[in-house]
Amino acid sequence: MKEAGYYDESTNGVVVMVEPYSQKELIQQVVYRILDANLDRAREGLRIIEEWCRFGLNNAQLSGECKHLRQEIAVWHTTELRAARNTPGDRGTELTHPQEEQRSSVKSLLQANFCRVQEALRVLEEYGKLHHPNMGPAFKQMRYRVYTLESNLMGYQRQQMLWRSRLYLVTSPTETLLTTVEAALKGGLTLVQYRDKTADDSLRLEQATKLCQLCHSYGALFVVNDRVDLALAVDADGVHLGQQDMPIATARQLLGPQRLIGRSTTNPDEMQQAIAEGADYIGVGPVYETPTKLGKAAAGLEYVSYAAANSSIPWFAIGGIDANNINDAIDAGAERVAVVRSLMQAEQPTLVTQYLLSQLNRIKPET
Ligand SMILES: Cc1ncc(COP(=O)(O)OP(=O)(O)O)c(N)n1
Ligand SMILES: Cc1ncsc1CCOP(=O)(O)O
Ligand SMILES: [Mg+2]
Repeated sequence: MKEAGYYDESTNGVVVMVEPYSQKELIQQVVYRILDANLDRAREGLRIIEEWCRFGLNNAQLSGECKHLRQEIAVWHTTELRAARNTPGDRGTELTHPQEEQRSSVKSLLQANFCRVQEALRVLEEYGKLHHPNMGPAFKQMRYRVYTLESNLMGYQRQQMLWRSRLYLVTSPTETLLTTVEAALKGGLTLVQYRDKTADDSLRLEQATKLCQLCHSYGALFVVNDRVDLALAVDADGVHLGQQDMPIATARQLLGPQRLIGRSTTNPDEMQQAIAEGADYIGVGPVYETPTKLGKAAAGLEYVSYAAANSSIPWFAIGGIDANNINDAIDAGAERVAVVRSLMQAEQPTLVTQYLLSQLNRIKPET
């Protein structure tokens, strides 16, 4: 590094004044350091995401896109930029956010790293404009690809979880909402719907927020009944809509392509329509009349058998299903069931969850 004045042996100790860095050179060094640090940051974040795509999701396409992005970023990481590195003098290396020490779920870990990559790419886009005319546009394009990657990964993850879920808990209002749901999650539950037809919105928002966090901390999906706005407000995985609720197309516009939309169906016409409209899953029932949905006639086990033969998307038999009759629904073709009272009113929700899942898991896995 050039210095303003130094001891030079060749001049026998005469202090020679050398030209200091020009202001322009100093600024260039700073820009190089920013680029160097953010090139590393972006690649590290992508690597963390890539590992989940590869080992967690076993998805070659998503992990391949992470790898391509990392490789494209690496091309910009020249020796010139690396040479500007000054780790001991970089005060930022000591700063960590408390949330970096602990993550509540893989989802929050992935979200944090997507955020980190997007921020780094934005920095590279802006400062890169000072370095090379192609750098700004190249990193802008990569940033948009990362947004798409994030959306595709979250959507894929939800679909995978949905297809794997065999038991669906639809909640009912109770003082012990969180502890009951948590007990079921401990039993292996992977899909929860928040349903409260009477609470006011402030309570709904509070409960949905807590339930969403709880479900995600167990790696389970969280869906909100009826209300697209509430689903968006708490960043739920989706919404469940009945025949009297909002049309699927409108909900899809509001929720985007990656969140789940479920639809209740009572007969073959409703099923075909829900599938044609782009529902991700359907409720099939009520299989039996139930006090939870008073006044709604039973669709019966015949409709369960129809769904088994005709539904191309995941479907959940619902209505009056409990530990005593679950095998009748299974014998009629159900591979997935949704319950309210069986779990919400269970003395031991963990055990009941385990029992219901053990019955459903006897069925051959999805291919
Ligand atoms: C999984 C599942 N299936 C059906 C329903 C019923 O929805 P809907 O017909 O809109 O009735 P309400 O639940 O809103 O009273 C459901 N919630 N979940
Ligand atoms: C919401 C709903 N939609 C059809 S049946 C039903 C309620 C099922 O409740 P339970 O499992 O207590 O019979
Ligand atoms: Mg509804």
